[in-house]
Amino acid sequence: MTTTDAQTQIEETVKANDVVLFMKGTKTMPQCGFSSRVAGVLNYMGVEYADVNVLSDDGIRQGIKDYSDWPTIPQLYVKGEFVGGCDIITEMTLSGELDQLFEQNGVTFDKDAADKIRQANG
Ligand SMILES: N[C@@H](CCC(=O)N[C@@H](CS)C(=O)NCC(=O)O)C(=O)O
Ligand code: FES
Repeated sequence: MTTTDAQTQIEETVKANDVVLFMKGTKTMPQCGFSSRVAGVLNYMGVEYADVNVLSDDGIRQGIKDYSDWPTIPQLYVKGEFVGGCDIITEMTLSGELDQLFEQNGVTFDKDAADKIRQANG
């Protein structure tokens, strides 16, 4: 895929889906611990999201880094905006900021599950 095609495809994907996780592997079969961690949080919280496996396309793997100006995978997007990678999403989950972000953007999730993550990691 050309650089331009990759940027176009990324933009279309993050505009068409409220929540998108660019990751290594898939939401049901992650292939890296960092991706697994973020997918695990979203899965546990019952968030509906699109997963994009960067391992199946080198153009997207590089393109997503250019798109966000962020050097690593995973990358979470909400309503077209880059939110963060594994460290940031973990912090935001524990602080409650991720709940707030989802609430502000009308993204449905299981609040009890989010509270359980915090209780287990408090
Ligand atoms: N500290 C990072 C961890 C993620 C990370 O280091 N990812 C590496 C290894 S999976 C990466 O994407 N390297 C570039 C690549 O593999 O294309 C985070 O918070 O997301
Ligand atoms: S694939 Fe090795 S750390 Fe992610």
